[in-house]
Amino acid sequence: MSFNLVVLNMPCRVRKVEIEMSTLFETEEMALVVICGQPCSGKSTAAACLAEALKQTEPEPSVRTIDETSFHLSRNQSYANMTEEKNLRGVLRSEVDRSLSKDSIVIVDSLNSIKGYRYELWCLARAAGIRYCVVHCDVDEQSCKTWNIERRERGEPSYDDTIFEDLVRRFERPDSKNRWDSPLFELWPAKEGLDKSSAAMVDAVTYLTKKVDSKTRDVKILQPTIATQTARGSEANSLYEMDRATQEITNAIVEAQSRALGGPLNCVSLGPGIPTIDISRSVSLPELRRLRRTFIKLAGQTSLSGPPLPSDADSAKRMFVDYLNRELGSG
Ligand SMILES: Nc1ncnc2c1ncn2[C@@H]1O[C@H](COP(=O)(O)OP(=O)(O)OP(=O)(O)O)[C@@H](O)[C@H]1O
Repeated sequence: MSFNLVVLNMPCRVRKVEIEMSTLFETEEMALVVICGQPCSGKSTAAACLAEALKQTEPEPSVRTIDETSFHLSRNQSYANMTEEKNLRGVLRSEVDRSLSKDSIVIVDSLNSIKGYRYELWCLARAAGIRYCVVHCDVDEQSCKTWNIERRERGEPSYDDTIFEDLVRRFERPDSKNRWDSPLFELWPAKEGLDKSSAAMVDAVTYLTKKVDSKTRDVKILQPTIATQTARGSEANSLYEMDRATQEITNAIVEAQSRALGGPLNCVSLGPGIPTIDISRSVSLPELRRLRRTFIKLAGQTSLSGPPLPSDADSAKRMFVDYLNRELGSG
């Protein structure tokens, strides 16, 4: 999908632009569906149910489910500690990012329990200019616990009790008031079972497959921002800006840490217009350097199929601080 087509200005090319844009609005069937819920709350069952219901629509869309098992990752290993969990989220996010460039409905079947992570997935959908929704399996803790134990008793993979409890405690419920949790389709597998003819499931399928009216565009398709539409001619400049900006932030953190005598940096300002840094522990310079490298690499990879690199220093700084807060913060 090309959004930089708008830069063409010769009359004979303008028509091509119109045709491609109208195709985009009328036949768009790409979507990102984020399934979320407590551990063992019926998410995979819901994802399978949704995929099956979607495949029964005309014309049959291509549906792809991305989950932990696609990467042969076991639950207990993936959620053993914060580092493993962050790795898992990174792997799933990269796979989603790669998959969104294809013509299909992508379902992410994972806990997706962190608000900030759902926001990142929403950003990927927005950069791709596709529709997006969240499906929440709303199940009470006791039922999840019982299902997990039953699964274990049947000899199927299940969560260890401590990991289960920890995941339950840290779950951040979706809220349809947030852009990244909207539209929100609520399923209640414990109360109502999981059925593709349930009202919420039918609503989700309708939303995902409804043809878009090119004039009224009555189904919400996320629009890439001006930044994501910018032609990517200045990639080298952006990389330079990114390198410089992240170096400045790294230096500012080292300095702030030395002022804080190695203590945590809670809500420390790194400059006007930059989010405050909120790091719960002391971070060594090698670790900061490693995070900086990873951030630049991730941003570069994302820019190949998603949003372009930020072109100004302040945007790069904001993105890097957000990234550090997510990687090093307490949440
Ligand atoms: N509506 C339901 N009624 C009874 N049991 C259910 C229901 N939905 C799911 N289960 C049981 O819960 C277990 C977990 O289901 P499922 O794999 O769909 O959950 P999940 O949220 O994807 O789990 P995980 O967090 O491990 O990915 C299964 O053993 C299944 O039998």
